[in-house]
Amino acid sequence: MVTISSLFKILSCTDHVDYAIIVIALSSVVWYIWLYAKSKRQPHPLPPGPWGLPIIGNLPLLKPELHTYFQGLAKEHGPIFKLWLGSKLAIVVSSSEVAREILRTNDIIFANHDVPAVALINTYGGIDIAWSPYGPRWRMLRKLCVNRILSNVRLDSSVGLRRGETRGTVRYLADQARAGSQVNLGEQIFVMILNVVTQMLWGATVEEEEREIVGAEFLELVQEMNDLLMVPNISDFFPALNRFDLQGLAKRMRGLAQRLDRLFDRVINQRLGMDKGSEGKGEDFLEVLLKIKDEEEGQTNLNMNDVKALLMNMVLGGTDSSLHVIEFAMAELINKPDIMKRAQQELDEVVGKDKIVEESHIPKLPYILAIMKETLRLHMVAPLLIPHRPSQTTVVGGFTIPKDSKVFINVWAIHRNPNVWENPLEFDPNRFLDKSYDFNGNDFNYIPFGAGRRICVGMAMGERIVLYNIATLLHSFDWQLPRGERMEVEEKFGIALKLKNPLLTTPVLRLSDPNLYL
Ligand code: HEM
Repeated sequence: MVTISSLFKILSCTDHVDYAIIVIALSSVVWYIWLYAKSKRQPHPLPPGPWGLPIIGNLPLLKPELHTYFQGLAKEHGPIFKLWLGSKLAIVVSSSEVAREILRTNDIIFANHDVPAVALINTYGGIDIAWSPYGPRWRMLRKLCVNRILSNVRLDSSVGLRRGETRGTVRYLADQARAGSQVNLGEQIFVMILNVVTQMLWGATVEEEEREIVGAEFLELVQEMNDLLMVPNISDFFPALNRFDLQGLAKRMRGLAQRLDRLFDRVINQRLGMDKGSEGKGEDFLEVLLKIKDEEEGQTNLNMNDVKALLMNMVLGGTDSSLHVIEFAMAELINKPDIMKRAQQELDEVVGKDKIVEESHIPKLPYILAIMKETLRLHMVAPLLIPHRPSQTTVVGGFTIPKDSKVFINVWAIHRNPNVWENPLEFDPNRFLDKSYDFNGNDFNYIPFGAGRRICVGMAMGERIVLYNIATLLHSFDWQLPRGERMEVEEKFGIALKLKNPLLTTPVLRLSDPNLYL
């Protein structure tokens, strides 16, 4: 919880803090009265919400698990309510109807993301897709990604890069199975997905021996950056104080960003120094991006920082999201052996126990797809999406949403609405066999990849990675907990929603031929 004392401790690093606090307190009281009077004059008031304190607003009461905290507040204040996070107004939306008004009816107005202060530092000033403001440049970057990098044709051509990494993990797990050893499945999935994603990014560039070193360094940097992004930052609550960097977060992020930049340079220089192509390994994303940069400099105006910022999006977007979906799915299935059996039955019928799963099998596996959809319903990866930011003051649900407020859409709560989902807390893939929900953001009761202009750009890649890896893990092994044990599938809020407890389990080989594990 963000405590009042910790906030004042931060403020007290300056001299004359007592006077400053009195001045700020008085001005904020005047400001509140002014806001209140102004909102009364407007035909559409601000949304309701809990009372906050002067200056810090509702900050002291925030709980770390924001999605459940917001769900609780929605029961009291309705499907659209407000909170003051310091001087920043936050609007929280918890119904599919209001989400629709924002992401469909007023899509263009809400098409900006609200950028945290430190996120600008590790993305070369926010020039990537996720943080670029809506406009021609953002459109160009999205088009480039959708048509040239994450298109189905491109994803088809990198099947080999993905397959090799997944097979490597199967080999390791098979060794553990033969030894009867327990594994931390979450850790294995993490390494597997990170390798799969970095393979696609620069797998045909970085030599085998160096890949492990680059991977380890990369992993450390990405984790530290994610941790830093989760620290409540006074610069976000009081943008006017941003330049003082009172908690030193910007400084720490700059250090990490410089290290990451050097790592990118190392990989890019290796690619530029290669006189031949990728020698049959398939084109990696880096190669494609550098080609686009050189061939179409006039049209796209991409420079080297743009290339690095896009790589950054792919790594952060590609790893964290996919790996948590796979981990939650496996945790749910290990707790529900009947569902696991049914999935394995489908795999045995379509693939057979004498072959290994290929990506080409995926369209013939509707039950595995239903497992992915149900996992994304119950354990939404980005429970509040990436907060949006309206470019002009707008009326939504009868309330005024001021320009530049921070809009959280609590999709996690929408996905558990008992008026739409029968037994919403139950993990039941069957509900997706009966109803044809897709990922495209057309039905606002189910929007795991978001909706509207800012819908996830990596949806096709995420779908492939998740389905192929869940199918492989279920087809190659039986998974169980020690007799009589059950694990609670609990969530931990973060950049992405994570499984709270480690998933410790012992794999058991299930294919007919030991050579299928080589
Ligand atoms: C199962 C996997 C994934 C899930 C559940 C997921 C989910 C999401 C969600 C909910 C958003 C926010 C939408 C919004 O703010 O309205 C998003 C945005 C984004 N995702 Fe994903 N994602 C996944 C995989 C990926 C992959 C594989 C990549 C990249 C290769 C990626 C890159 C991005 C980017 C760049 C954005 C920002 C888009 C923009 O601002 O225009 N994601 N994703």
